[in-house]
Amino acid sequence: MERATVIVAIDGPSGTGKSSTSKAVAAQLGLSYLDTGAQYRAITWWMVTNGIDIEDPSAIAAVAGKPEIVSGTDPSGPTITVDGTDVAGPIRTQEVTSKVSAVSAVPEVRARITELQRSIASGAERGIVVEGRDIGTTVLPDADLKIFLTASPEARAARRSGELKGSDVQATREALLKRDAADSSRKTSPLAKADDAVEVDTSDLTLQQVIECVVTLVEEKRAGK
Ligand SMILES: Nc1ncnc2c1ncn2[C@@H]1O[C@H](COP(=O)(O)OP(=O)(O)OP(=O)(O)O)[C@@H](O)[C@H]1O
Ligand SMILES: Nc1ccn([C@@H]2O[C@H](COP(=O)(O)O)[C@@H](O)[C@H]2O)c(=O)n1
Repeated sequence: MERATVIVAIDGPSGTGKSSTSKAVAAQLGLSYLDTGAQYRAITWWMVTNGIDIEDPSAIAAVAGKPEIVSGTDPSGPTITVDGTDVAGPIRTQEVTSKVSAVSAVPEVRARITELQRSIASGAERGIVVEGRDIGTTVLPDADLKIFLTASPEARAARRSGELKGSDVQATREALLKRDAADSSRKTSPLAKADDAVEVDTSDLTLQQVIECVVTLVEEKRAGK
């Protein structure tokens, strides 16, 4: 018998296709979708906007509870607001991207955002696809299905450079690897593959192939296979 709700955790380094895959899988299967990177970017945007010293973890920790972050989970139009302001654009700036790893490493920030993520996941009536870095290991360790997406640095840099028109592929590659290193080496809840996650190397797969692979894995899980 098919299960009523399904919780899917998709983790992996930057540019492996987590957001594109998760959104499409959720839309196809009628599930909610949560971009947890957007939440860390949103709190980073708030810190920058309010003049908090990003180099000072205790200053970040002291105000981690202040901003109210709200995530809309419709995969056809995910939203993110901070204290009622739409920050979907501002959280994608180079400044936020370069600072987000420092902010997301602060334990008080992670505790706050993890609580929010769990509450959103538990309220998703038909189930949810949650993507990030520590979803399978920490946020939702009992997820029905855990996927860990990987891809070579070259494939990831080429994808990102395609998005950021005119950007240098080598510089993009270095920036991706720097962020991965920071996210993998932090003490609290680092980027890691859960022991029971299915690893999918997307380097030589089209986005459509990755989506089909994940949809099949979810359907098998739902069917109790
Ligand atoms: N299998 C694929 N083949 C080719 N391009 C892809 C593939 N998967 C994703 N892409 C493209 O790569 C870019 C990065 O994908 P996406 O934003 O989904 O990655 P991500 O893992 O969520 O990255 P980040 O963690 O940095 O947010 C997008 O332009 C997307 O369209
Ligand atoms: N579960 C997560 C998700 C993200 N982060 C941090 O946010 C940064 C931005 O993530 P994107 O997916 O939007 O690129 C990422 O580099 C991490 O620092 C996290 O810590 N945990």
